[in-house]
Amino acid sequence: MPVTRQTVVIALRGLEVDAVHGVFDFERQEPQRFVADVTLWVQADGALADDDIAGTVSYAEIADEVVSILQGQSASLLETLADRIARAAMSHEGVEGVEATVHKPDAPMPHTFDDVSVTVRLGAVDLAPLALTRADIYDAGAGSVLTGSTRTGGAPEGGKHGQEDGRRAALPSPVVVGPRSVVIAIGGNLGNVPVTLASAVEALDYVEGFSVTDVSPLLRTRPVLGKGQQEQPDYWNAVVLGTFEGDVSSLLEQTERIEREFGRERTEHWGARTIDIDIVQVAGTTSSDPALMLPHPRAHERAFVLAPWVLADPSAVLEGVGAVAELLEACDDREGILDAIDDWLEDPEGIIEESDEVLAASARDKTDGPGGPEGEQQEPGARSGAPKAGESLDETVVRPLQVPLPAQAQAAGAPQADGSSPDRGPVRSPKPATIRPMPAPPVGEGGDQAVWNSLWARWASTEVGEDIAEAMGIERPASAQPSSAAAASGSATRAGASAPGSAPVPVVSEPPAPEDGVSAEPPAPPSIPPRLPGSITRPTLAAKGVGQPPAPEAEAASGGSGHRPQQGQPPQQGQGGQQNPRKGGAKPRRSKPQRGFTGTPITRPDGGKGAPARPAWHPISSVPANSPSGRAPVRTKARPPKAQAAAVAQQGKPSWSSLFGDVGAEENHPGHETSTQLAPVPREAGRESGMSLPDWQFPLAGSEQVRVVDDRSQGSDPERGQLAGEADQRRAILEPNLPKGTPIGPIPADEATHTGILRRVVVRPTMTGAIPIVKPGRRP
Ligand SMILES: Nc1ncnc2c1ncn2[C@@H]1O[C@H](COP(=O)(O)OP(=O)(O)OP(=O)(O)O)[C@@H](O)[C@H]1O
Ligand SMILES: Nc1nc2c(c(=O)[nH]1)N=C(CO)CN2
Repeated sequence: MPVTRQTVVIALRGLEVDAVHGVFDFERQEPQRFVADVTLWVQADGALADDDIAGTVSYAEIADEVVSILQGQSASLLETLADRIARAAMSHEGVEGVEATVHKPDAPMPHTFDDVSVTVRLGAVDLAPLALTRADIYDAGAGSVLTGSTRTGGAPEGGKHGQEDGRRAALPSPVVVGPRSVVIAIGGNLGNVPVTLASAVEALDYVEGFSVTDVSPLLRTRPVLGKGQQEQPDYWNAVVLGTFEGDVSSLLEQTERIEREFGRERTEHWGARTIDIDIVQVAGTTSSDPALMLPHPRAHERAFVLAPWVLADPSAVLEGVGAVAELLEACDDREGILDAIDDWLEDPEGIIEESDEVLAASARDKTDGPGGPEGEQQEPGARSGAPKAGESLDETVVRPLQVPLPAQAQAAGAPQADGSSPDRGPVRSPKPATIRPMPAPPVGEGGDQAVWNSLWARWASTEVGEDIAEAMGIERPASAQPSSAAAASGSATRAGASAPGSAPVPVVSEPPAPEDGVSAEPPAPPSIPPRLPGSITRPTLAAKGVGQPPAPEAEAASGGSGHRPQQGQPPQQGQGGQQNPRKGGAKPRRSKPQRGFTGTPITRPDGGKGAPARPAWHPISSVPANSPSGRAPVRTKARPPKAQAAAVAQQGKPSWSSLFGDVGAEENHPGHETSTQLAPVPREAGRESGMSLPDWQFPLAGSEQVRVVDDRSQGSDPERGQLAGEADQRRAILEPNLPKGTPIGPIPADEATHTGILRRVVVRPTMTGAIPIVKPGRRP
């Protein structure tokens, strides 16, 4: 289990000395009471095992020094005293951060007061003791050891959520930057994390100054825990790439606000969380401010950050450190990658369940198979099923994912396209020996290797993979070349990528010097209570097979049979020709072949180029109006041929219409293809459902279209889940049927979120995304 850092927090409190400091002459004559509190953050990696004072800092020595400073040269200011103490403490070996507070409880003031104190912080103070309760400090837990005493601190700022800000460092200094690339890592392991993260991506795109440009696949990862830390559920991790312009500290404020909105609580260092958002890198910008360290100080050693990052950007470079692909190879937690989902943003709801099933099926396959693939034996003590919460890397028996590899299927004996069973086991490694810089599968057997194999195969069979290969200077296996079965599609975003070592730092402009004090006014945090991710649902049409045309790729992959699995109707064995755990063991969440790692080759009907096989993130502004999820990958979805479209229509493809107007008769008639080119309509026209909608002051003079999703159609709430069939569900979306008493009219500012979510009604822009209310400061 990787323990990357061990920090000792030493807290010395209430050290009292009578001394002569102050601005008044009489204070220099008459001693008065001064009380010092000192907290030290001491790096003690590996040193504690010896039970030797040499491995840490003696608080007795610190106490002596504090006393002699306070009894020494007179100072006018408490600041000077605190600074002297902090500097003295910092000079001890291993001390990385100090917080020194000097109290003057009897200060000469003609008022009744309890105390006056001044605090100076130096170095890496990554906890904020002033704001900590005793429990906070002790709970800082794994990797941290607290000695000495402490006192109960004041209320943490932003105290609405109890301790959630308790560990928050001081506010970062303002650092205003011009437009530049930003990498943000997101993850979590409590609740339905894929749903939370999908909403968080959306919320991030609404952050002032920040625009999402791409989102990585979602990886299921084993928790990286500190020593002695209690078990936790698996994490889900992804990386968001974007551009940012403005005050970086306000970006942090906003990411922390989003964390709070999605129920993040900070009670334990590296504790389980609904969501964690780390700013990994702001191109061309470094910061040693403990409140905002840039690049993120631990990103370089975390596969759960680097792996999704390299998948989103194969030529990524962690500035000042190195190529992400290379760093990834050295990560201890690399073998903790359990599963990966490519187009997760489209339908995050069922991902956990499906992943559980996939992993369980994989484990079963391994156990049931004739000695396992290639005679592989079950590991002693191997367990089947989804990973247990908190399994540590070294304890966990690897669960192979027998994911057929499209490009290497034949060579490796994976199931054949005709549905026949493989006579050999799963592909060991699709990588030829010449592939070095590619994040190589871990040596040995196991699920992680299979995951990496499938990742590689997934990418290698696409033009994106070509770009990866090119970017990494690797020779691709002949079997991985895009073929008719794995047709290529181009990715503008990846074109021109260079080798990792020489990849240009994506600085958009020269890093301006930080301008202290120059900060954009941060948008006020929303005053609505945080909502748990569970309450933020969206209709999962895709999950119900609604509106998902049998993409031509699927047709091709399934031999053109035209059969499309529906929810609750497992695909027939051999369909698609592959024994894929995702297909055989797990309920198919959807039939789209671009779902990651299904082993289905990515094809485009025209075999043409120009669209990446992997759905890329598209800002809402580019989402077609008829996208069920509101964020269909515009470039990746080929329109179904006409014949299929008709079949699709019969299955009840939803047709989106603007509730603000008649956007074209065909829009409102199921059975007709919807157009993505909706005409702008006046707001008052065509409210077919006859109901009023919340007035968000959409500037409908433009081409904005809005659809309203009533998410009561989801979930177990008695009010919800009433809608039996697809048509009903479709109607629920078109006619939100707002419950009696739903406030109608302008949304009070304090009820508006910045994520476009109001109570249970989700309003999504489908054409331009320029809904001013969700973007503070951007109202036209
Ligand atoms: N680059 C950064 N991104 C996000 N937070 C940062 C960064 N640098 C410093 N911080 C500070 O770290 C503090 C603690 O963050 P948090 O509680 O999310 O840590 P964590 O996620 O549990 O641990 P880790 O930082 O190891 O991922 C935040 O309050 C923030 O001020
Ligand atoms: N797998 C995984 N492990 C973790 C993660 C994480 O995001 N993923 N985050 C942590 C603290 O930030 C601690 N451990």
